[in-house]
Amino acid sequence: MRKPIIAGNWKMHKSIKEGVAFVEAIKPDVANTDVEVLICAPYTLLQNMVEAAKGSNIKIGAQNMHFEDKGAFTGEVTADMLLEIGVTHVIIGHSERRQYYGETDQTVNLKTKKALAKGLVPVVCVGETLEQREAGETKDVCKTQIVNAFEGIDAKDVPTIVVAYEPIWAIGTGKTASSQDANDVIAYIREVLKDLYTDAVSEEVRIQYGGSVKPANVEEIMNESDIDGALVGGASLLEADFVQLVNF
Ligand SMILES: O=C[C@H](O)COP(=O)(O)O
Repeated sequence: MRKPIIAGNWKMHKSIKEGVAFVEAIKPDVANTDVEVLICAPYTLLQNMVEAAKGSNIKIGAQNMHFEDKGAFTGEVTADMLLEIGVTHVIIGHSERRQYYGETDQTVNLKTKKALAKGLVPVVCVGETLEQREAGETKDVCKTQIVNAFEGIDAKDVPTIVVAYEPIWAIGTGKTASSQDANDVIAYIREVLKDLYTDAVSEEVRIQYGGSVKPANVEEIMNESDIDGALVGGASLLEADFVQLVNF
């Protein structure tokens, strides 16, 4: 049985004060959920949010990391640096990183391997553009991204990885893939993982949907057979909405 995971991706939003207040405010309201609760915040907030979340079921994640252990990489952060402050998860290969910061399938693979080696849970993002969807390439694009992301990753480590399927055209646009469409692509991603590994391994991997998830549509999305959670941008910034998402 896969434990659902509802994750907020705050992107470039909130101050330390706001992040800590958010965690303090939602703590009691998410305490009894059966889902894993994760907030991926900007680097500057992480340490304070980890402190604020202590003793609760809220986990704190980063939105990126480098694949090297150290070096002349101005502006970058290592897995060890995240672990040192108590971060447990890291988003890897978000479409905004791929689009604006030169993230490639290869760097996604290197980062995923490094996160696993260090004991961080990678949340690996895949998804197609509108152009690719309209050209009927959604499954091919996702397959290529998954095959490349998992290249050289041992079967024993695969169930640790969380995959997030985010159709790029649905991010921040108010457009969501229909829950059936999203489930169809996610079931296909699971098939790809089955071909790469085994049925048993692929059945253990949690695959989230992301793209304009909000309280009004989360239940329908989560009721689909293969969708194991949501990676939420905009709606995760509001305490009341995030609490509703977690308690869908
Ligand atoms: O990582 C989260 C996604 O990019 C979705 O963002 P959104 O919920 O604002 O559409």
